Amino acid sequence: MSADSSTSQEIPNPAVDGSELIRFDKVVKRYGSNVVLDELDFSVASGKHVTLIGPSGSGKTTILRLLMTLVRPEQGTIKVGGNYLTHEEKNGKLVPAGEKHVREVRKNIGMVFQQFNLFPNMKVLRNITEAPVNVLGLSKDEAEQRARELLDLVGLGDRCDAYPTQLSGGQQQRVAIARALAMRPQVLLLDEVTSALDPELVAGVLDVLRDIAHTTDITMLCVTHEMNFARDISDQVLMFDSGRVIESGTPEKIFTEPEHERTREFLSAVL
Ligand SMILES: Nc1ncnc2c1ncn2[C@@H]1O[C@H](COP(=O)(O)OP(=O)(O)OP(=O)(O)O)[C@@H](O)[C@H]1O
Repeated sequence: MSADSSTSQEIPNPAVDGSELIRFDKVVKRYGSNVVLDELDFSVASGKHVTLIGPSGSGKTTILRLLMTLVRPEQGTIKVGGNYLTHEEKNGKLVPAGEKHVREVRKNIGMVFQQFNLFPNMKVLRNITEAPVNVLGLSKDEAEQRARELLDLVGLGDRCDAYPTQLSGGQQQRVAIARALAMRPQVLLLDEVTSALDPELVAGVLDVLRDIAHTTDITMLCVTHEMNFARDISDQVLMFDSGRVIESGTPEKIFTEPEHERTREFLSAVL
């Protein structure tokens, strides 16, 4: 660990104990000798929309991948909804979490990826109903009703019977958003969800997400290079650099009065 690892803990973070949905405690993630996250502490309060910004390679996506348990940390703990994701308690001791425990905690988390990741051989409706039926045990009728409501929400109520390849990238990403929401997760993770889209399709996807952010109480943790979108939807923006939160605050504060030199440099390069 670097000698000044305590600095990340001094960053004020509005998430308060009791209402926090996500908590990282001293999380270390390394790839070989590359220390991507260095004793990272951060939390996200229930119902808030938090955006991670920062230079390429600073570890933003790694945080989302840890939450999806696509990768595991070398040290530290992660909690979601008060339950350990990384560990489970057995006989009063914390031990590394087993698959069954991880699956249970992860039900609370939905993710939308850069590359949509829809099932190409399934029609749109089935893409959305598959997990609610198989994982949550919903009946086919219940799952289809939920899927149709969500397709209406993302403006694709008339495309239930299309295959993903018959849709534009923007439409596919809106299906992916509906699919994530169909699991009724407590938190929605958004990983640069517009970066694979043609420019003219970006606005439609961001409008849907703005709508969801403003009309639902879902917690959102978002990695984006779309600074206007971050400004619009975020309650809190976290500026990342080298796996640390170096500055956090409201979008107004971060975008108009950044305190940290690295934040100013980053924003002047991207705005
Ligand atoms: N599977 C992997 N194997 C090895 N190194 C990896 C792997 N995934 C990520 N990394 C490294 O971890 C670091 C952080 O990557 P991450 O994708 O989290 O950054 P990021 O801030 O999201 O960047 P970007 O904005 O470019 O997406 C980078 O140095 C990256 O090369």
